[in-house]
Amino acid sequence: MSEFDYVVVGGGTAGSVVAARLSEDPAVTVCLLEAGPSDADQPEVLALTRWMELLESGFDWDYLVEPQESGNSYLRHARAKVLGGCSSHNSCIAFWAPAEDLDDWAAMGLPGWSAADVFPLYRRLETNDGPGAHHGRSGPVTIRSVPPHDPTGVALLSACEQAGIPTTEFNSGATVTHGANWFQINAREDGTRSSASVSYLHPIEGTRPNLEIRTGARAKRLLFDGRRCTGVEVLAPDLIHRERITARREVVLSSGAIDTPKLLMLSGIGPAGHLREVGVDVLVDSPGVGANLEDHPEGLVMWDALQPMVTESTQWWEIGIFTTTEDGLDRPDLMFHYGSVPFDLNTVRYGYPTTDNGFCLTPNVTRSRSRGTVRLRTRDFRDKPRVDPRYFTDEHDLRVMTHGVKLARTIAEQPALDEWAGVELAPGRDCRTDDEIADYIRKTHNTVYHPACTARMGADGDPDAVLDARLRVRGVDGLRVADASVMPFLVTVNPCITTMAIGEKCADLLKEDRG
Ligand SMILES: Cc1cc2nc3c(=O)[nH]c(=O)nc-3n(C[C@H](O)[C@H](O)[C@H](O)COP(=O)(O)OP(=O)(O)OC[C@H]3O[C@@H](n4cnc5c(N)ncnc54)[C@H](O)[C@@H]3O)c2cc1C
Repeated sequence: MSEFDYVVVGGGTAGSVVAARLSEDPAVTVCLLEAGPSDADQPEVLALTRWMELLESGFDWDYLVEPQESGNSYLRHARAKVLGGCSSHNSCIAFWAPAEDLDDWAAMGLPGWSAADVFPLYRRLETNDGPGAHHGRSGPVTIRSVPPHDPTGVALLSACEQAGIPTTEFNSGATVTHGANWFQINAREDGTRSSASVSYLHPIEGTRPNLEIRTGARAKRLLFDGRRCTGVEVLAPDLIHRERITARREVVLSSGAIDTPKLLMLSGIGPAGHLREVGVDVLVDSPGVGANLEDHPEGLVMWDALQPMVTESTQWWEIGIFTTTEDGLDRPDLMFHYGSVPFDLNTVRYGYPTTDNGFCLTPNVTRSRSRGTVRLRTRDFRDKPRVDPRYFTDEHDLRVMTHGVKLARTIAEQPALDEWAGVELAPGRDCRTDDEIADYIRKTHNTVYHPACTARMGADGDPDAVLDARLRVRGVDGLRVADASVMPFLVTVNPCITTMAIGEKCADLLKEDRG
């Protein structure tokens, strides 16, 4: 069959949720198209401890960024090409977004997206072992608190206390502006990631005649009859022929913050000038498509360890630290991840020493002000898009990150880490002044891999609003977007659980509009 009520393009974090929830109604037919393979028989995908092996692997679309005027031109954006999308690749750090972020979304003219609207979606999707009546106890996604087994991590939290950063509960419902703790992760007790596919698709696969999951199905473009989206053109498994998959009701685009704007632009929806430049006929002039690319840039401070580091871990990045770099903020503007492993992906090329036995603190700018773009390289769907995050083009981001490098050193200098922190390998103690630190950051920074906002929702009259508050693509009928690209601005914390909540919301909206 190639005709369905709904066609979901991208079986990733949000797309898996949309397809699973829509197909709960046996009267509705759904086709989920995923370019990558199934994750079901892939141990390196399912075992959360192995997530770093997937970087630049065959499961990664692996987008090298465009040359950066102020940032790292060698940075590669990992984007998973496998069922479950980036939730099948990521480190499964699980956060509810701060209420302040969501309330700001709603205040931007987006009814239905306040904390009061979205928190119930978090509750619905999770089975959380954390304390509190606000948590869900029966949802598909297992979220659990990392056990405090890593002695370096225990020492780090003591060092944070000594540096004035208290141990504070995460996901308590209250925003942590200044505090540290073991993360919560979406993973099962046996170490299997509780990705969108594991949580939503595996339990129902083969049990719903009304749901067809097609892996290895790469969408080339969307199909339109006038301004009505009628389906998707897909590359056949022989990589030569085309197939048309028809949607009687709606198409939902869930290909992620890089491939969703790419597919919109290939289909004629995007900034008219750019589309003409690459020879795509313009269906809708929508300047916000591929604009407003937002991310969490990440720096690195790495130490040689004085004792052997752990050899077992849930996912090697088990602790988070939040703080503010100026007074009066209601959300943290600086976050750190603690890694019990070396992470020299971006430092070796500049000659910084590395180690097999070390640990890291990676400061990231949680409310980055630099904005980038995703643009078509050519009108051929095979060509990787131009991803230009324009990192550190706003001075704010460099100031916050510089503060982060210094604070990481302050934490490592506390007595609690005396028995762990050896030589600082990167940037190294002779990198001292703000200018030297800034130069190091610009050259070697990474990303927390959180690109978003490239097809963002916005109020009527907002020229960059690709979508309305019901996730409908403005200017056409029968087409919605559900993935990280819809965010009006990137949430302050790790966004995967929020992206799943966007999938839940989209399914609700489609059900409501079906009547
Ligand atoms: C290495 C890494 C670590 C991360 N760690 C964390 C973390 O610990 N915690 C956290 O909260 N967030 C983390 N993130 C971010 C988070 O995982 C993502 O923000 C989120 O999963 C994005 O979901 P999405 O639905 O927008 O896109 P995706 O999950 O990427 O889904 C898009 C899907 O569409 C498919 N697709 C793309 N193009 C096509 C096409 N043409 N045809 C058909 N299918 C297509 C892709 O293959 C993919 O499966 C991490 C991300 C990465 C890459």
